[in-house]
Amino acid sequence: MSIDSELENIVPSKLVVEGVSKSFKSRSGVVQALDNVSLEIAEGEFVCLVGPSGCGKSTLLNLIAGLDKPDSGRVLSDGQPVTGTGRERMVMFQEHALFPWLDVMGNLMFSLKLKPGLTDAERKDVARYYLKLVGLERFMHANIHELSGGMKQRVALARALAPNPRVLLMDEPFAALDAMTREQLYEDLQKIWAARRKTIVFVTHNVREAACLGDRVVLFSPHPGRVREQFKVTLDRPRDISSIVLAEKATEITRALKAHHTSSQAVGVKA
Ligand SMILES: Nc1ncnc2c1ncn2[C@@H]1O[C@H](COP(=O)(O)OP(=O)(O)OP(=O)(O)O)[C@@H](O)[C@H]1O
Repeated sequence: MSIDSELENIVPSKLVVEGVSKSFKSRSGVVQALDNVSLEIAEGEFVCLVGPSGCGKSTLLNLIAGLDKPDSGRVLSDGQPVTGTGRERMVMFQEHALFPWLDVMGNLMFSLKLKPGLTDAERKDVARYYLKLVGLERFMHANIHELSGGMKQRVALARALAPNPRVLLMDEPFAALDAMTREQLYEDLQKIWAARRKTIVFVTHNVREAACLGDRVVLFSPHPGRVREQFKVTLDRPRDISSIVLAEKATEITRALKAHHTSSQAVGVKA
């Protein structure tokens, strides 16, 4: 391959985080949530952000979502600086944040308001498609309070997917669910990701969850929040959270996490 064609072959990253720093003022002083963090995420990549509490994972997700602005550095989406929220980057949180006064269908229809140019009938078809994708077509007229925690998160997932964003930002979406429900959702999310080919940034404390879902696991360390190490996960998909190979990968990442934790504590003692 000639150098010219090799250069033309470069696919620009979907998301670029460039030297981003972010601090917060609190009663106990200034917290450096992120310190000069850089990260590139390819189109269609599934990236998991892992690290101990307070290392800035959610802060970074919020900056990518456009819910907050960095103090310095910038976030680019398709080469354009992120200056606010947009329907091409949808967020899903640990708490479902569904509207309790609307039924399941109503919640999806609300999110489809972000998609102009569709008739009401077309919106209903799109909503039905996504409810089917998350296995809840039968519950389209159910009230939110009638649903289990897992079902609510499925509706939240369908609602985030409905405007057909190219990027899905997920902040510990399954953390509050029981283990069985979570495992089913790992399977389902992998299927949905394969079918809809989104770029996904997924925040979690759970290393095994990260190894199960991610193409790449990015390890953060706290105070200040920095990227410490990155792991490619090349295991075949769909992945089974209980498999031995997955446990081995998770152990490798956990070892690195503990090593960084111990060394940062040691630094703290010296200082
Ligand atoms: N709005 C805010 N005001 C003050 N401090 C904040 C704010 N948001 C985050 N922080 C602080 O910034 C640091 C990073 O927080 P962040 O929530 O991003 O971490 P995290 O890695 O997502 O933590 P967790 O895993 O516990 O959710 C923490 O020390 C937190 O207390």
